[in-house]
Amino acid sequence: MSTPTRSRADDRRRRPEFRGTEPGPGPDGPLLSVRDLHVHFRRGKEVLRAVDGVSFDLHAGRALAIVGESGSGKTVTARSLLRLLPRNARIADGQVWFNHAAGVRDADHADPHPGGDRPAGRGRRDRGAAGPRDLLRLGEREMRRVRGRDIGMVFQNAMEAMNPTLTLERQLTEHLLWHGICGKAEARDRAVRALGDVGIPEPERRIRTYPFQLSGGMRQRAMIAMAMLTQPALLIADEPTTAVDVTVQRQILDLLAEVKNRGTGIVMITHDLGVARYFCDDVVVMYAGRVVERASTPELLDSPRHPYSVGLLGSCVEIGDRGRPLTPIQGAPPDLARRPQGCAFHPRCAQAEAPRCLTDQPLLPLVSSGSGGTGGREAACWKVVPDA
Ligand SMILES: Nc1ncnc2c1ncn2[C@@H]1O[C@H](COP(=O)(O)OP(=O)(O)OP(=O)(O)O)[C@@H](O)[C@H]1O
Repeated sequence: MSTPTRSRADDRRRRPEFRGTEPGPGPDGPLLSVRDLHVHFRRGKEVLRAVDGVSFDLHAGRALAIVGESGSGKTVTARSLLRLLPRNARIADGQVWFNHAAGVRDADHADPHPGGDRPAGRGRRDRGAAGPRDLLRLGEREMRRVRGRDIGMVFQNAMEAMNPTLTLERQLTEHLLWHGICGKAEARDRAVRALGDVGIPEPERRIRTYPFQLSGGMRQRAMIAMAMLTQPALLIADEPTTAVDVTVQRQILDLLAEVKNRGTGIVMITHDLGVARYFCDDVVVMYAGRVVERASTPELLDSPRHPYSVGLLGSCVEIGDRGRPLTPIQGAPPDLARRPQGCAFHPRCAQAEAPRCLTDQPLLPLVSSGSGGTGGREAACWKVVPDA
């Protein structure tokens, strides 16, 4: 099928409107507001639009799941928030407002090191003083401070995130020292406490081990301990439980739930809808680099509105689904360098109707006022009729 050319002006006209809260300053605004994010990869002469106008909000103390088939742009979206992208990627447009004030809890305002064992200049007090900051426009030096200090990261495979040649003690204490959280004298004690907090037995002994000497589950815990050392306001977790067995998965989710209850906002990338149901408050469904539906978790998982969300739920197993037939979504996602005109899902959608679904990109209108933290329920489909 030939691909119609699109002008930049066309793109702008068709961009979905997002009805989230404005990223205003102060503790009541969202902790994170992603607006109209576009990320492109170069493939020879082609441009692959991996993320194509993504917007969402996250409030402190809530968890947002980003779900979708493989290649839908979940990881690229998450990594863009921290500007940790491959060299051939380019953030073409958008804003990522990080409102650290919204994530600062009372305890954070107290200096935890009154004895003075704390290097000047890089501690908590200099964080986020100016209200929301657009992370895409911070200088690289400032961004390095935000990464790992104000925003923690947990990945699918701890071996990727940890240095295999350094003991946990070296990695954890250096993390604290680099971010100026405390001085040398206190760093080891904090690191041991952090390992104990995530349920690693005998932390005094384990801290002397290398990552490869730990089991997969223990390594994931150690990575969470490292991410939480600085009490970040936001945690980005990319498939944190995919590489571990079901029992450890549950333990890790419970651990992350404690982190959330302490006020940290969590963006969780997952293709496991059971994980989203168990852990997350709100869900964003991505298809071909765009958000197609956004709602609170129970609304989305119990009564999806977008035909793609319906298909995704029908093709995944969740605990308790014994006996339910699985219905895979017909066809395959599009090549992101040759996105079909109209709704990108239309070639796979049984409800698609000419001409509109085939020619016009659907917006993301509010379909019901919903109970989610995302400002109501939205679905980008011409066939979804908004609630009266
Ligand atoms: N380094 C890269 N070079 C070119 N294209 C890339 C690169 N990394 C990702 N992409 C493309 O960007 C798109 C989105 O990828 P992404 O990894 O975000 O998908 P995902 O939804 O996280 O998938 P998965 O669940 O498999 O991790 C895919 O089409 C992928 O091919």
